[in-house]
Amino acid sequence: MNDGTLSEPAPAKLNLYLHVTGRRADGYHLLDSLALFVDLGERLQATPAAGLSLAVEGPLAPALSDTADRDNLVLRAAAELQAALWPDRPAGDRPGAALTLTKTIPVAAGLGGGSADAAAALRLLQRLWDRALPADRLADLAAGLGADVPVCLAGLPARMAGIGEILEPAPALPALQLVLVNPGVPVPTGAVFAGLQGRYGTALPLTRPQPSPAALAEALSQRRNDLERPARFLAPAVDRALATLSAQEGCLLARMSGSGATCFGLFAHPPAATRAASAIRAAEPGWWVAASATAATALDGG
Ligand SMILES: C[C@@](CO)(OP(=O)(O)O)[C@H](O)COP(=O)(O)OP(=O)(O)OC[C@H]1O[C@@H](n2ccc(N)nc2=O)[C@H](O)[C@@H]1O
Ligand SMILES: Nc1ncnc2c1ncn2[C@@H]1O[C@H](COP(=O)(O)OP(=O)(O)O)[C@@H](O)[C@H]1O
Repeated sequence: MNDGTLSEPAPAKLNLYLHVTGRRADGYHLLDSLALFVDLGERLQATPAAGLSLAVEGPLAPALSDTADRDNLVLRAAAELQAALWPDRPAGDRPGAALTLTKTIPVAAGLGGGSADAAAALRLLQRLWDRALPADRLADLAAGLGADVPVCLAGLPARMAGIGEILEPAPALPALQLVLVNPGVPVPTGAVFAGLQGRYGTALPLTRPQPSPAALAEALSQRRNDLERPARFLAPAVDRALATLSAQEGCLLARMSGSGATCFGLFAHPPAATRAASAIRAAEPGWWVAASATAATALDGG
């Protein structure tokens, strides 16, 4: 493209486990969670323009039809970045961008779609405007946009602590074959957290490294997603998604991601994941089903 258009991926996030370890005075919950990114996600494009605008397209764009453009995390991230980069210029004098978001992952689904989009906007617009915000200010801006935005900005497997603003190196991870299933029920994050009733435990670090999918599944089986119980109460379809994944041949572990309702199955081999995805698609034509893979990672995400 020679009109100056740049493009940035916004990969979906999965929480391999999620422990709620406490609560802050402002009501936000403290987490210990292992987050990683899958090879599925959305794409954001930006072209230099006067002012900021957003077009949303793609198969899941209708899911955002009730979200006003100004409330879209892409435009919120863009406006905050623009103001932070040029604090002394009136809004109309700041460089702008025409943004296009291709929405392909379910909304309010535990996959951090909006957060991934906001993080992609921060990365993309710094490139488009050829101007970077100092790392500490960028981190604060990201955390202010949403609890999942810092990890999405890092874009690497990480252990999330605090409410997500504290990122620690992830254990070494083998390549993972996953099947993601969303039973088509949006689950609002705030309602799921509100549904927690004092099931707090102390988190222990994962045994590391985890050399194989089976060893990782074994280690993860000692862990859980504390938000599964309130999410299953709000959306019983989560139960069915978990049972359906567990029943597939070769499924090592089935678990919910984030605040749901998306669940993932961990498989040892790509053919087993592909077969499971096809079988679930055929049995549940109304569900969003995707097979996905992640690359092996070393300690410290390197
Ligand atoms: C649960 C997680 C795990 O990765 O994933 P998702 O389900 O969103 O994918 C995240 O912590 C979600 O982060 P994010 O989606 O950015 O949450 P926000 O929009 O900031 O929060 C929505 C509401 O959920 C509650 N909330 C959120 C995060 C948190 N650690 N404790 C909370 O109690 C608060 O009531 C907040 O107002
Ligand atoms: N670009 C966006 N993509 C998805 N949701 C967005 C976006 N911008 C704002 N939102 C709002 O954020 C809420 C949470 O969306 P999402 O990030 O998909 O949830 P989750 O983190 O549970 O996967 C939605 O209800 C939606 O109204």
